[in-house]
Amino acid sequence: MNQDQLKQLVGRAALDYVTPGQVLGVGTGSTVDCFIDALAASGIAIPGAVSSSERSTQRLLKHGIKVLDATEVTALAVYIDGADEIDGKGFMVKGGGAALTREKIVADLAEKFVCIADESKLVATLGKFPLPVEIIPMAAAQLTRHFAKLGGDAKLRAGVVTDNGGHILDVTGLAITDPLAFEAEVSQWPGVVTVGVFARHKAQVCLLGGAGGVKTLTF
Ligand SMILES: O=C[C@H](O)[C@H](O)[C@H](O)COP(=O)(O)O
Repeated sequence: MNQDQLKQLVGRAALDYVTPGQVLGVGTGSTVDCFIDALAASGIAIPGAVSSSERSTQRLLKHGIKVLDATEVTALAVYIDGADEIDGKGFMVKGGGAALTREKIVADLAEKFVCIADESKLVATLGKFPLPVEIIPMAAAQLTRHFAKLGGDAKLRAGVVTDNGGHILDVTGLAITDPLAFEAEVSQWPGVVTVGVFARHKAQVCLLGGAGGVKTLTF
């Protein structure tokens, strides 16, 4: 199976976590696109979804699935999203599609984060994938210096403006051995809107697609 087929496989597998009649949190990315398509084809009736990006909102609406504003719900039972990297504890790097800020907001509303990914995303230590950080543009140079002190090389993602009007730094050269401490530290730097390490909002479940089918990892 190629990577696209694996994404479709885990997208379909995630339907097991959708409860009819319950509002669902929906992430962003090519794997989530497969999930949204599978959800629409399944006929499972949900009252609506809270979306983490304009991209997912458009896809949900195209399928006739109602999109609710995050301010309209007090809690979500489940949030389904992809990842750029996930480790053996359910800690993730996210934001390759620049949607990390809204993703963390929706994940914060949810009791359970279900990550859907192909097996290429499973890593021993986070940091090989360039770490996305949404920032306020005027802080770019200073934040680049802060990352350099940690051994990171931060580059502004050219031509990208997020759904929130922010910019993205992609940071290479990091080995994130303590994701909780790293997230707490970087989140405090002035000008950081959201760091793409999801440690406080880690996955509780990962549906990992590989040659042998879908493996369910629980953390
Ligand atoms: O901003 C994008 C998100 O964090 C995605 O969940 C992540 O980049 C994974 O996307 P994909 O399923 O396309 O690999």
